[in-house]
Parts: sequence; C-alpha cells; structure tokens
Amino acid sequence: MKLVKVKNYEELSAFAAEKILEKVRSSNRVSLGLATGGTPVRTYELLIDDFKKRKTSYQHVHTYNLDEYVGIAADAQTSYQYYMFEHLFNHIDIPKENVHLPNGTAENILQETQRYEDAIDKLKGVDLQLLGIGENGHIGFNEPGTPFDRTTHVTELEESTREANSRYFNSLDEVPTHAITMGIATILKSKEIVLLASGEKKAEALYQMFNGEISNNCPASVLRNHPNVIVVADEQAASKLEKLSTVSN
Ligand SMILES: O=P(O)(O)OC[C@H]1O[C@](O)(CO)[C@@H](O)[C@@H]1O
Repeated sequence: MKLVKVKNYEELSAFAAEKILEKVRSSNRVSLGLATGGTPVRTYELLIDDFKKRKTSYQHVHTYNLDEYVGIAADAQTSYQYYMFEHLFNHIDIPKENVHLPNGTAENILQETQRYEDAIDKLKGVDLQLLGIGENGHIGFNEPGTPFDRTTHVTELEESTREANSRYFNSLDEVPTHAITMGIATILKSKEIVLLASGEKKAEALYQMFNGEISNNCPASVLRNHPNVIVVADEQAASKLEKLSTVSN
C-alpha cells in the first residue's frame, strides 16, 4: 500500500482527479468504481472543470458505484444515484447506459445483489476503484465485522454510520437501516484502488488501516493484501501516521 500525503483537501482532490483522468485516457474501454459521501465531491468538480476546458470524453467509460441505500427510489434526492448524476454524470458526456449502481428498490433484492456482482465479475473487477473510508474503517458500506470474502450483499448500517450520513436527510429516522454494497471480495477484484481520506475524523481509521492487524474489525486493513493501492491522505487524516515507515511522498 502506498501512502501519498498531501497538504489539504484541495490537493487530495487534484491528485484523485488526475489519477482518474489518466485512467480515462489510457484505453478505449475503461471501468471506474466510484464512491459517494463528502470526500469525492471536489474530485468530481475537478473532473467537470476538466471536461469543460479540455473536453476529456467519457463515451468509453463504464462506472460501477460502491453502494446504494435499500428502499430509496433512484430518483429521490437522497439516493446515491441522484448524488452521482448531480455531482458528476449530468455534467460530462458519459452515456446513461454506461452508468451502473445497485437498485435499492429492486423487488428481489438478493437477485439484485447477484446481478450487480455478476456485472463486475464479468469485467474481472473494475480498472480503477475510488474509495472513501468511514470513521469506523468501513469501505463501501462494509461495516466492521464483515467477512472479507463477502461479495455484493445487503448490509445493516451501524448506528454511527447512519448518524454520520444523517446530514443528507431531514432526520436520523429517515436514514435507511440497510444498503446494498459491493463486498470486500468485490472491491479486492479491482485492478487498482485509490482511497481518499481527509480530515481529523479519519485519522484513527487510517492509523488502524496501516498499523492494526489485518482484521475485519477495520475493514480497510484488508487493502494491505491488495497489490495496487494508493492511499491519499491530507495532513489531518495522516496526523497519526507520522512515524510510519511505509510513508512515502
Ligand atoms: O466521505 P465521507 O462522507 O466521509 O464518507 C466516507 C464513507 O462513508 C460512506 O459515505 C458511507 O457511510 C461511504 O460511501 C464513504 O466512502
């Protein structure tokens, strides 16, 4: 796992956007795994800026999002699908049929998890997966305790995750209790992974990810088993990593 320490959120976002653009330009068919949450918002803005200025095309890009809430309609403002169109897809030239998210209102939710896993499996994993990290070390919605061999599945959200995400809802009661998420095994299939961590609230999770044992108590620690991971952390998120020998850049 390579750690890239940057000064602040702006530098972190610029690094991530550049990584994604490199991948988009690298081939005539590209698959990206994308994340929601607060952290990648600026990265997506920078991709939009690039699209306006340099016209980097996404016609050949296929996207697969990490997760979606169960029971939230795709067109509701709180869905992750809505987030992705608002923050990115409406502003670039990606064909709608190339955009993939789990369907949180599918009639047969188990069948839906299998359908989503099969789509990613067909690619043998996405080319580049963008990840955030939860304060409890979750990746996607794989909460602590999730076995590392889980593929796409329905997960029950921890109360702390619901509370952290309640800022997007009118009240905590409205935050769904369950979500469909790529499993850890799904994420590990990715050919390359870039994990973004910004702010002091992520410092402990990052410390555990690098220093704790590789265990599902900190789901992100499993990334140490993947051959091609870059962790991009700003000064606050990396504040507990100062003395680490793995630190580069
Ligand atoms: O970027 P944020 O908002 O801190 O969220 C971190 C992580 O938490 C989630 O939003 C889920 O709670 C993930 O999608 C994200 O990677």
